[in-house]
Amino acid sequence: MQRISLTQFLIEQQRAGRTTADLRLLIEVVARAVKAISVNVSKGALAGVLGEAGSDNVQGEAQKKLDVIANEILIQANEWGGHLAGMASEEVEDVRPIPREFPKGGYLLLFDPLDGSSNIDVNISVGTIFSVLRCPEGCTEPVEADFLQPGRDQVAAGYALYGPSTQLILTVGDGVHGFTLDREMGSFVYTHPFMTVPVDTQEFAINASNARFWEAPIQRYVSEMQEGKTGPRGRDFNMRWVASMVADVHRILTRGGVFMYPLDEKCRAQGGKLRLMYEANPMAMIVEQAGGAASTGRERILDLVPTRLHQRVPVILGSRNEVERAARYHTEA
Ligand SMILES: O=P(O)(O)OC[C@H]1O[C@](O)(COP(=O)(O)O)[C@@H](O)[C@@H]1O
Ligand SMILES: [Mg+2]
Ligand SMILES: [Mg+2]
Repeated sequence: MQRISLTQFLIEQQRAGRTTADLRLLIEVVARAVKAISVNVSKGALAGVLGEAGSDNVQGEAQKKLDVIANEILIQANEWGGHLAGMASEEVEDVRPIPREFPKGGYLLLFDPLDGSSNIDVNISVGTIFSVLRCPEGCTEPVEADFLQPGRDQVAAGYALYGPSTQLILTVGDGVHGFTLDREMGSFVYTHPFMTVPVDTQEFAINASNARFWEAPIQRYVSEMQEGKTGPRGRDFNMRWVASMVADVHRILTRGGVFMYPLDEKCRAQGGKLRLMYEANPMAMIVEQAGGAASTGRERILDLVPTRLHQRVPVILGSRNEVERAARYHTEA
């Protein structure tokens, strides 16, 4: 069987006019950084990377050592590459323009360096999520406003899943493609062409410990699924919750499902739990490109016009018919 590498895949995309040379090289740099993060994640206690870093991030959350390590790896790998004007990270308060001494490019890179931090110390899958935007005209020293573009303007989005195998999932706006890291060869191999999310599903993902804080439409939607065969849906549903968005979304890309972190009374004041620019937008682009849907319950995620870099939003994404049903319950309420 002929093995196609990520590099070959990206060259093909460039030849077909779906990426620029700069975007191709940018993605290759991200993939190299992801390999380095994967090495650190997989060494775990042997490399002393588990546990707390002893600091808080901009979100006021305690940082794990791996949050800090993954953030540093992504920043260092990308800042001298010449393809970017600036970066923004979930772990860093302000945007980070490319330093003067390095060449600059026309893209902006945003990332959640380590997603699912609460799973690091218990050896459960974690990930990295990234999003690429064009730097607006004339933006050489980007400021926050340059990053505040709706998700529909992303030119690429992807995530890495550090699970039993390390996978890189990518879209440049022409479907969703999956690559598996061959650890011996050190390269990503094209293993999952055109991943799709089935329109219907029998599986949902939500942190049910928040049930008492949910709004009425989500209470209705989830309890109808829990009622199973004898309820209004007339069939049984299964439930899964990894608490690493990357792992939960990857399951949905693989076999369908609906993932929800809705607005609730606990997170209402901050607008939601998940971050728009680093989590919701890239995952929404991937899921839509795979034939699924992504909504806040009230509107399409990719149409939201961001107001803040670290903005949080409610997220309902996955199999299209289920996301539409959950959104309809919001409208009816
Ligand atoms: O612990 P909870 O409330 O179930 O939240 C889990 C969610 O929080 C997140 O861990 C947030 O990601 P970070 O680890 O990047 O902060 C998501 O990956 C996940 O879906
Ligand atoms: Mg995250
Ligand atoms: Mg994170």
